[in-house]
Amino acid sequence: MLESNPPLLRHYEALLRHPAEVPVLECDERQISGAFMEECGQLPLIDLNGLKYHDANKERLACSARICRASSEWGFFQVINHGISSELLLKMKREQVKLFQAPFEIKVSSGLLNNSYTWGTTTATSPNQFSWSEAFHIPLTDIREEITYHGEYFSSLREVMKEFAAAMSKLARLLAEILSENLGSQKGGIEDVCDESACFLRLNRYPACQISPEVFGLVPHTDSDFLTILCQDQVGGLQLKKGSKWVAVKPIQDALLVNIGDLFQAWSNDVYKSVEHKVMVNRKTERYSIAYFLCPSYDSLIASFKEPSIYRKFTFGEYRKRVQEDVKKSGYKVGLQRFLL
Ligand SMILES: O=C(O)CCC(=O)C(=O)O
Ligand SMILES: [Fe+2]
Repeated sequence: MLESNPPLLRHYEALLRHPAEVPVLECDERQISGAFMEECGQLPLIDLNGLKYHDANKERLACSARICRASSEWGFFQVINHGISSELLLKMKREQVKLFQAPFEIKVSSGLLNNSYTWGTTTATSPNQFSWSEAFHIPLTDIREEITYHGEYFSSLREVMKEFAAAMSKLARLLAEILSENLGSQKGGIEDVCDESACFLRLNRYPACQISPEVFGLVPHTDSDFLTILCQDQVGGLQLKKGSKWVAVKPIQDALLVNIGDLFQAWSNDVYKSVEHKVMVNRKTERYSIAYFLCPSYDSLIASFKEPSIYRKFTFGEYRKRVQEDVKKSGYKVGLQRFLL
């Protein structure tokens, strides 16, 4: 049978033998991951049932307040009763597994899903920038349109992914609306900024890794969007930064994980926090996750909702360009700090 795994070990070992001269981070993330790790006891788990009521309803207001508090104190929270059925989550997971089981050659070079496949980290110049994972990074517009599904074999993937993306979009917009209204924004304000054509889904797979915890599944980063919704399996491995500590997120069956991205942090003038997170890989078990990224159009202006503003105004296009330039130059994303006033 043809191998479906990307040649991650070969690539990682080559980086170990020939690390390029790169700027050294303040501390080695791999070392601190063990020393300051805590099991996650209190990451907020929010029941979204309250949101089915109307505007001034007490339960709705309490639920909205929980969402805003978690976004400010943690930058992360899990949600249940989010409106996405367990059947749909299961169907999507099955399609995702089937997709990643395709031979590596097909994934990497057949034009599958408009060449949206990536593996490892092409920009890594040193071992601690390398991610032990493979992913399909798919713009929502591509899902709807006729993209290459490699013949009939993946035709059911398209239908399921369409349904899944629509459900995630609806939830992401609802949460973004609540968060922006809490800052005093007009109803529908965020709707105008967020643009379906800039949003995307990222299907992640983290193969089992015998050299774990030598290597990250996904290197520490913040997300460059408004907010992200993550659907993960039961394997675990995601950790988030709380103060100076890394906290492990314990997966909950059928719950979704929400996190604030850089753009909401800038827009909210640091009221909501875009928090660093990373994925550790498992020695024996592969792990799957899907992230939905809520983004504005590239020419949208991101400005603080109040003065004095911590960050200068920027467009999303400008932000992305800056992040990409930094990563290319140094291997690291600098992010919002570049835009501090
Ligand atoms: O797979 C995960 O748990 C996290 C994925 C993630 O952080 C990302 O795709 O930006
Ligand atoms: Fe992320």
